[in-house]
Amino acid sequence: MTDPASQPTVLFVDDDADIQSAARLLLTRRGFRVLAAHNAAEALTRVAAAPIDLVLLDLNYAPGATTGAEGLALLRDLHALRPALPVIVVTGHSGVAIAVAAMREGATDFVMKPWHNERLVTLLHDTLDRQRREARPEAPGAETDEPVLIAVSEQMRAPIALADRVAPTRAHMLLSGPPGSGKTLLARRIHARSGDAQPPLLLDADGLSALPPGHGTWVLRGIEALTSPLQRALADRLDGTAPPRVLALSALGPEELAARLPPRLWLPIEAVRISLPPLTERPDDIPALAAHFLHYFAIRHGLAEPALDAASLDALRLRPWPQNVRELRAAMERMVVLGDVTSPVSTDGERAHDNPTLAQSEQALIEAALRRHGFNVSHAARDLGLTRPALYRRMARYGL
Ligand SMILES: Nc1ncnc2c1ncn2[C@@H]1O[C@H](COP(=O)(O)OP(=O)(O)OP(=O)(O)O)[C@@H](O)[C@H]1O
Repeated sequence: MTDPASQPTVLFVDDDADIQSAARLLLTRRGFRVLAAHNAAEALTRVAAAPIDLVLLDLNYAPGATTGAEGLALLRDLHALRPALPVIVVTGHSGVAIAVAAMREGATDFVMKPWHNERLVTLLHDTLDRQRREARPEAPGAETDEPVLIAVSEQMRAPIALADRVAPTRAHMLLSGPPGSGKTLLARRIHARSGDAQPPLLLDADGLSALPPGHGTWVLRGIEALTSPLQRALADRLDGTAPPRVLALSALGPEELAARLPPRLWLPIEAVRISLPPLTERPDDIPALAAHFLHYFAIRHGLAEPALDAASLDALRLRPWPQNVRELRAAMERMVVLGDVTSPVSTDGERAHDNPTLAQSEQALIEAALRRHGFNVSHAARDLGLTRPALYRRMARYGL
């Protein structure tokens, strides 16, 4: 039997369930651990969450897509996240031109569909062997520098594409959007793609009493809260030699912000404006973000990953999310930790379980533990740190 620790892990990215299972069948039989992703967001989540040795990426994974553009964009994102990760692209009808474009973008190799089983397995082994021989230690933090940013909707993809385009320059940027919409995360991504090896300085304008020295990248949160003397000092710095690169973040709209800052500061900072919409204006992102956070927190807390059914997803889409992605993230963590019974999802779109009582939390934990252990009371009791009689008493109290 193959030792699971030595099994290479392959992530197969394809939206076609039949091709997924054909690949899984072949590769698991040949000693690989196979993980599946059906879209770009899922692929990035998996690469961020678990050690993966190689990605097999179908360039036409988006339903109906034939240009391969989606797949090429994902290839770039995967490499930004894990520069040394080998990616073998799979092409079908889109053919050789797309495969060549992918190789130019840094793909390790390509295979054509329908693939020849033996040749595919040999290619995977050869690629992994070469990877092992050539493996150079990555720069410290290289794998974690770029945060995972999940964006499926056009409303998010357009601003991110603009941010990516300007990232390698030294241009200042204004990132606006409501609280928790992802401004800080996007600033980190911009910095990770800037080529600047120094970590960015994270500054909260609120409470800042002096400008720091240096001319690296400053992520300046809540720029509207800068005192007047600091606004002037920053304008001077931006006018001087070797200025810092400022990524200014604000929850205010551009007009409101323009009214609060002197033109000497406002004009250089708003050269590139990027605006992130509230979560309610991009409901298509909600299922992808929810899946991402459930997967992430399940791994982080060592708990089972709850599944979201269609009704729960509909309810998530209808919630008002005043704190945007930050609130969705917290809701999904609660769902993983407390079990889906206390899911914040309620059909009326209210925040029914935002503050569960202690009894509700205890009941939820007990239910989750029982479910996790297939309703084996002894195992659930051990998991909960309770004696069997103590667990039975509680089950009776909660009518379980
Ligand atoms: N598109 C996304 N994909 C994955 N995680 C996200 C995304 N957007 C936001 N998050 C997560 O949501 C949380 C809030 O995001 P972030 O701190 O970037 O928001 P912000 O707009 O800077 O908020 P604030 O203005 O309140 O400081 C963070 O944990 C971040 O990692």
